Amino acid sequence: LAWCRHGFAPASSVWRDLLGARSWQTDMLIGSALHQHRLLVTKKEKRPPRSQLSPVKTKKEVEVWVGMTVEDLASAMAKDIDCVYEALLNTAIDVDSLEANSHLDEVWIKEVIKKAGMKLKWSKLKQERIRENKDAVRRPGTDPALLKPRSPVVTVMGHVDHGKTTLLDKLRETQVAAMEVGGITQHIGAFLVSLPSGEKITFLDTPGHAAFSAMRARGAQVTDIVVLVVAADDGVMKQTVESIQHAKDAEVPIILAINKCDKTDADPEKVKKELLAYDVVCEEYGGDVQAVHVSALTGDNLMALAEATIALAEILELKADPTGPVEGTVIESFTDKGRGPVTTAIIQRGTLRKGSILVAGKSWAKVRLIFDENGKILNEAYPSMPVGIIGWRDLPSAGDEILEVESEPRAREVIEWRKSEQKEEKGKDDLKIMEEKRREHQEAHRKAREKYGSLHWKERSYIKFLERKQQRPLKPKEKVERQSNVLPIIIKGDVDGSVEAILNLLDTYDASHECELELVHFGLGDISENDVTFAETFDGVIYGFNVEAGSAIQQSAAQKGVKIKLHKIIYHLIEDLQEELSSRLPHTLEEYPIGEASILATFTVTEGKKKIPVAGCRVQKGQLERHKKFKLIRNGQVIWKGSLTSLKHHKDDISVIKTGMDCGLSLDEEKVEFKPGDQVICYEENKVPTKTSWDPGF
Ligand SMILES: Nc1nc2c(ncn2[C@@H]2O[C@H](COP(=O)(O)OP(=O)(O)OP(=O)(O)O)[C@@H](O)[C@H]2O)c(=O)[nH]1
Repeated sequence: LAWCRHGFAPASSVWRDLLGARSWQTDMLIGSALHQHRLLVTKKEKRPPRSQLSPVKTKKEVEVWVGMTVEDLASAMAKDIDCVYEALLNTAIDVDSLEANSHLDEVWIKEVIKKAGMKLKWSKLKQERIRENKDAVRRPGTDPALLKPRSPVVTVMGHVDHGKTTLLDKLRETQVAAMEVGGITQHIGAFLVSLPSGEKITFLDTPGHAAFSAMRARGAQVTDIVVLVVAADDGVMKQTVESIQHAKDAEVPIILAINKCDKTDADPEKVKKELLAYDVVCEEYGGDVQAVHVSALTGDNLMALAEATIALAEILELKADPTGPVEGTVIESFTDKGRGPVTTAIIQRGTLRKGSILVAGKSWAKVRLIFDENGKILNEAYPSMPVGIIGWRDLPSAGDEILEVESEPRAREVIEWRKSEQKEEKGKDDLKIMEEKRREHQEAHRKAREKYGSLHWKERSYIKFLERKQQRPLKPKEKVERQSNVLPIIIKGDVDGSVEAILNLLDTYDASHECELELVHFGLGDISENDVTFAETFDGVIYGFNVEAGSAIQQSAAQKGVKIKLHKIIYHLIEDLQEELSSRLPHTLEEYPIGEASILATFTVTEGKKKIPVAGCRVQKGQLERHKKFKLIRNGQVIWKGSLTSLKHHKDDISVIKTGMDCGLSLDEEKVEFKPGDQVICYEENKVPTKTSWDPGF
């Protein structure tokens, strides 16, 4: 009791400090000290620890932060992790569910610190800092006096095979024809069509709504007008309706191109009528949708389509400010072997020049070269112009917003900021997921706990440890079965947009219960040795879209047993994938009936000591074959399936019995009782390939 003896001496430093404190504190502390003294006098053996006598002086300060883990807290307290668990016993939190890396809510952090007799201090460093926004953003609205008319940007959409590609090709051809001889067209994801009047239209040449949706998903509103292609012989189909919906969602007006009008069974009026049901009302029906009858194949009336587009653009009064820093959108991006990362883009504001500093997504560029779809080098590019841009440090993605900034250091700053933002967001998401997992875990434990009744948590943990130990790992056979139902794939494409469109389609995959589809790798460019090695490792299949596989690569793939499948049409690639998936499914057995008999009488025969039930039947259809499969049907229900042990005509064993003849038969299952009126079916089983149930929506 040495500490107690000197604890009450006023001369001691403890008391000097305490008496110097504010009066309410003093009263409280003296009160507490007296209470402690009473306790000591009456219950000496249960004396409280010394620290309780002088809390202000000795309370250890612990630096804590929101979202810290059990481990973090233990180490901040300089204690063993068990101390945290012990402190949380008999609280609402389920201690069993806490792992060393579980995150603790504020309330539990406080609880632990309180129980440990320590003092908490919220960490300034680890608390969220409000950071200055260093991002680059679009400029605010322009002075209307600076706005100049610009050409419309058009996307062609419609149902599969209705002629989108043919239409774009024909429009591009007219452009190429108008071009100087010897010019080389470049695929830049968009091209300009010039009309004799001098007007221009920019066509995005990635047909289909996948690319359109991908852009919109990133908030990039690039398209001013949708040209909806509907084949006059086919009429409105599933993807016609989807395209209308996409245009409506994006509030983009439609021009109707009724295609294939050269065909004898073309019925353009029917198409217009059908479209009324989808709120696409053509001018003849009192609406404002222009309809042009065209033939993409012959090129007939394409000029009228272009003129209708210009007329609509005039109504829309499309304008942009061609001055000041550039704003635009990435249409496609790819790596060129000689020139490095290349993006194709639509300029939406300002004027792009060589030397401009751009940021897009998490990449930046000092523009080295600007070129158009004819490969012609440009000095400047204005709003609505589609251009190729070289000079990127990394590859931005389709749909990324392009913004010009004042300098390279500023571009670096923006990219740094975006990267750190992404990291932070990811961190927050991870935290949320972990918290969610922890809750689930906790709930599961709460339920499991009921099973363990009132056992001490340590006992419970031990029992659970034993249970876990008893759980055997997956048996090798199960592993093999699982692996055989996985299709690992590698996707390679020519441009960002096409890979994205394919990945979007893969997102619709919903048949994992039949076969898991595992995307192990995707990227841009021709098939490489790396891809082959990857595919070999995963036992996967390589799908290439608009890319090549050199002969050396093909040879290497053949040696390694790796399939490379190259396609130029996305839906062919997807069909191929469906076939590949189907080929991984077990065959289904289909029954083909050979004959049918009805049971007229039943009796038993004695063979040695055994009594064997026999059915006397008449063959009603086809024939019964002794060595084929049989089933017995009563009141429409199959009550037995198997083989015969005997088939007799009178006293003779026979192998086949035909329609109209009587026979006696017995089954390989003696317990089955026959009844007059039952049917006996003789059938064959054939293996039929199963088809994947995945419907990507074509
Ligand atoms: N007779 C006739 N055939 C056409 C016309 N336009 C396209 N076709 C044919 O229709 C088929 C499909 O044309 P595509 O241009 O590939 O159709 P698409 O809409 O681009 O098809 P996907 O790219 O698969 O969505 C091809 O065989 C074309 O030759 C047309 O105006 N008249």
